[in-house]
Amino acid sequence: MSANPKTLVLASGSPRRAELLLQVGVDFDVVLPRVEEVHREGESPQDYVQRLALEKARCVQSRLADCTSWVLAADTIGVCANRILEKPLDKADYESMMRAMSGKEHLVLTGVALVGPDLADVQQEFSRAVETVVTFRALQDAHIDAYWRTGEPQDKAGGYGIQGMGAMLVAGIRGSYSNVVGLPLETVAELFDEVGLNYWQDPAE
Ligand SMILES: Cc1cn([C@H]2C[C@H](O)[C@@H](COP(=O)(O)OP(=O)(O)OP(=O)(O)O)O2)c(=O)[nH]c1=O
Repeated sequence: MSANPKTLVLASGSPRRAELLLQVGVDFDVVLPRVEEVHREGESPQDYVQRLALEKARCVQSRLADCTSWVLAADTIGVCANRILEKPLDKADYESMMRAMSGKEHLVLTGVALVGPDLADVQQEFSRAVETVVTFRALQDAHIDAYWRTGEPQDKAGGYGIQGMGAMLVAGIRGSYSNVVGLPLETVAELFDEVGLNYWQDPAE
């Protein structure tokens, strides 16, 4: 099976996830998931991102007319000193996340899910949680303020984008870079292999 528009759907409104898939030459259609993103009490961060990724993929799969498609979805959060960092609610929330991460390590966790059409006897749901350790430089208040004004932090988990100006906040990372941006390509390749999706396109096609 080839990952052409008929067989892969990206259940995500994140332009970063689409760009990462395009980078590796995978064709896909986009359908936006409608899922409430609420952390449950006692749920581990790993379980949380995996559950959300699965819910996003299932939500889109259930709305597809084409029953041969696989649906890929993801969810990304930061975790710093046991605190879950999502998209900042406002500037004060952003500043408090930046102060918590300044000069320290935090985790970026992405849950990835690949959900196939409902077929009896065949496992059609695959998911993983992938962790990257990111270390931030010691941040000055003036830099925290200036970065907010770029408009980049507002729609990103943890309030920064490592692929943009947010790179200037980072001292180093251990693990997958694409995981921080929102879609761990190493794991996506593994999942595609598991379900037999061919991501090598014939240039003539
Ligand atoms: C940490 C980090 C996050 N992000 C982004 C990736 C995700 O788009 C976003 C986390 O929010 P998500 O809720 O995972 O995704 P989303 O709402 O943007 O899109 P969808 O649910 O439709 O798939 O943060 C970056 O772009 N760069 C970074 O360095």
